Amino acid sequence: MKVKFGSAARFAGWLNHAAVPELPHEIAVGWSGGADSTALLLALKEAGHAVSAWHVDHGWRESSRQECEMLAERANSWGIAFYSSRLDAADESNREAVARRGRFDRFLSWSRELGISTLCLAHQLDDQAETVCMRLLQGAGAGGCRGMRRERNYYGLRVVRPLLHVPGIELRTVLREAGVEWFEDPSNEDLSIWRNRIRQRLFPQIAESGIKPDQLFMRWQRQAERLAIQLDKGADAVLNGGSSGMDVRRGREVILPWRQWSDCLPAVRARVLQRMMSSLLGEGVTPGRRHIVMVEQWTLRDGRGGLDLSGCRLQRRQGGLHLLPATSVCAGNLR
Ligand SMILES: Nc1ncnc2c1ncn2[C@@H]1O[C@H](COP(=O)(O)OP(=O)(O)OP(=O)(O)O)[C@@H](O)[C@H]1O
Repeated sequence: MKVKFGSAARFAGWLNHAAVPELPHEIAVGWSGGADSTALLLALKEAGHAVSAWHVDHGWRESSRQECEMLAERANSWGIAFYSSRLDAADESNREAVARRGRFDRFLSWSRELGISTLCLAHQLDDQAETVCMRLLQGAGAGGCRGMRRERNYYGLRVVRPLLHVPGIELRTVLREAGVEWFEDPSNEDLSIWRNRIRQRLFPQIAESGIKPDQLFMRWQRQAERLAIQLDKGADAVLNGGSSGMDVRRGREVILPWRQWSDCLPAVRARVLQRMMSSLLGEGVTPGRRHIVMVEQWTLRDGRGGLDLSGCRLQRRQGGLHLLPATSVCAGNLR
């Protein structure tokens, strides 16, 4: 299939946005075959990158093997290296999460085999607005309402989302103009999936009252981002307070002057707790909301008695707040 690159300027233009991080020459795209990742693949190709398309066939549809063969042909006709792998279909419960983990395992293996360190995913603005809306409804704070990050590190693999500022409709319009086809995933219509209900039910209802849902939630996202940056700065000031900052005795305990802890705003304190936990238990370990509330109440009681959280324990002694590992340390989110 030939691509009519009449709209090439718009393909590559998406990547010229100020928010898109610097990308290396050699790069991979997670290519589901859907509109968004097809548009991203072609945008990176058009911008002159040496692109590999990585496709994971989850075996969810009868036609998936055939679709995979078609994707291989398409990639070949565009001069794009194609790698695919089929995963065993997971059972229905928690299917999405299991599939995502399996997919990322494959991505990591390809990254190591091929020596490609950066992978791009095609989440776009509508996905981001839906994510922020879902996080708000789940009661997330500033951190959660920042939505998906442009960039993150997955066990050494740099994962970038260059299209977070582009509305999905624009991606599809440019693909149509360029004569490019894509596969429509029928599960996007499945209303038992919460995200689909948000997109197909809630957003149109919000729009009926004259409010554009994507603009609304992206405004929340920007506000949350600004707030999260301020809270991080506040936590930095508390934790790096010169000689009276956080004292990390790795694996044994983390200590902070009580005064510094009790004087800060509750929202900053939650950040401080998160950083202390990460220092003690490892990157990515974060307190759940339930624990944050418990810690706040304990602080208001002047830290009387110790406080057990999953995986660690808080104590107030000798003018300091001490965070110690509990006997059984559990990794991941402590909810
Ligand atoms: N089976 C897959 N193989 C490779 N990459 C994938 C696969 N599924 C999703 N991805 C990547 O993860 C991103 C987010 O996945 P998600 O399922 O939310 O996207 P999507 O709405 O299906 O996007 P697209 O229109 O590109 O299919 C995709 O845009 C794509 O970059």
